[in-house]
Amino acid sequence: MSSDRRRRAARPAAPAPSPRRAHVPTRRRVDAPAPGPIPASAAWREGDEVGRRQFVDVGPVELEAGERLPAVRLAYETWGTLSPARDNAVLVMHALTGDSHVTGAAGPGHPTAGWWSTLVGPGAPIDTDRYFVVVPNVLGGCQGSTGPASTAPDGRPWGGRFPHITVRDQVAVEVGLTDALGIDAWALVVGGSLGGLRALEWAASNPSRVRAVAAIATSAQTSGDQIANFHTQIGAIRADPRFADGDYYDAPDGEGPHVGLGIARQIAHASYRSARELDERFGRIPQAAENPLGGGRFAVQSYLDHHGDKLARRFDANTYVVLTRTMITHDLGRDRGGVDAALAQITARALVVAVDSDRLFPPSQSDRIAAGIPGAGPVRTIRSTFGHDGFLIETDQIGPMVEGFLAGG
Ligand SMILES: N[C@@H](CCO)C(=O)O
Repeated sequence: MSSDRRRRAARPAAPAPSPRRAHVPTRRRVDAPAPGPIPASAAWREGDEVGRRQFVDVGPVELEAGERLPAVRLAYETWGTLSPARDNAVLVMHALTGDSHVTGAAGPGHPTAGWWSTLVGPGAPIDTDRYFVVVPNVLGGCQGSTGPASTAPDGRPWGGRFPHITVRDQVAVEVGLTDALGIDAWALVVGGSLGGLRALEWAASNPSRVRAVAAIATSAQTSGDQIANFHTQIGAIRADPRFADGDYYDAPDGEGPHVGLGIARQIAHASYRSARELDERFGRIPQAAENPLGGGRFAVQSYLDHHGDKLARRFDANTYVVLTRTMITHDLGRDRGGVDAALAQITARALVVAVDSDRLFPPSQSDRIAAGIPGAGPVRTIRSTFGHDGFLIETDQIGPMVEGFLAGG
C-alpha cells in the first residue's frame, strides 16, 4: 500500500497524535527490482522538461559573504490569480530537498507529486481559488534556479566553484521575483524547516512587504546541535571520492557522489524522524529475508538505505552541500544586534508552529521565535510521532492552523 493510502486509511478525523503506522513494522522485500543506475546529478538542466516551471532573471547579485553571482535565475510555479488589488499573494517556501512543485500530481518535468498537496490547492487551507500562490525553487537549488549545476560564465557548470550563499542571499533574490511579479506585499509568507528560515528572514529584512508570516518547525538561529548534524552530512558527501571537490558533472564514467549523498540523507533522515517512531515502527525487526547476525540488516537499516538511495536519484550533491551550509550559517540576529532584536523588528502577524517530537528543530526554538515577535500568538503544537517530518506529514493538523491564521488577517 502506498504511504498516502496508508495515511488516509488510518487518519483520525480530529487533530490528535497520529496512530497510523507508528506501530506497524515495515518490511520491504530486498529482491524488489532495482530502479536502475543512479545519475551523477539529478539536477534539472536546460533542455529538460519544463513542466509548470516559469523563470525570472534577477540579474547579478552581490552576496552577503562578499562574492558575486553575475546572473541569477529563479524557477518558480504559481497557482491561482493575483487579485486586482494585488493583496492575495502567498509565498510558500520549500525545505532542504523540496522544490517549486508544492501541489499537484507528478507529471512531465515534475517526477514527484506536490510536497504539500493537501495544504495547498483548490479548496485546501491555502486555497488557490482564493489566493495567488507563488513557490520559488531556492537559490542554490537544483530544480531550475541558479545553483551549482548551472552554467558559470566560462560555459562549464559552477560545481565546486559555486560561491558561498546565505539565507539572506536566498531571500534577496526572492525579493527580485516579488518585484517582477508586481507584488508589493505578501498576504502570507509560509515555510517549514529551511523554508521557515527564509520566511523569518523575509519578515525581518522586508517588514513592509510581509503582512503575515508562518514559521513551521524552524529556528531563528541554528544551534550547535544542528550545526553538528549538518556538518557530518557535508562530511559524508565530501568523503566520497566521486565528489571530486564538487566537479563531478562531467565525470568521464558518468558517475557522481551518490554514495556520499545517500549517507548524508541517512544521517539527516534519522534526525527527521523521532526515536519513538523508529523504535515502535522498526525496533529490532530484521529486514525480510536478511539475518543481522549473518551480516544482514535490520528493517530500520534497510529503510534508511532506501531513503538515501531515493534522494541520490532525485537530487544534486553540490546543492545539498550549498543549502546545508546556508542552514549552518543561518542567524537572524547577525549584524542586527542579536536574535531577540531581529525578532522584535518583525511587524508581521506571526504563526509559529512546532512539532512536539521534533529532535532536529526542537520546540524550544519555536518558543524563542514566538516570544520574540511582537505579533506572534502562542506556539501552536503539532502532536506527532513523526518528528521533524511531521511538518510535511501532519497536514490535517497544520491545515486548520494556517487556514484560521489566514482568515484572521
Ligand atoms: N524531509 C524534508 C526535511 C528537511 O526539512 C526534506 O527533505 O526537505
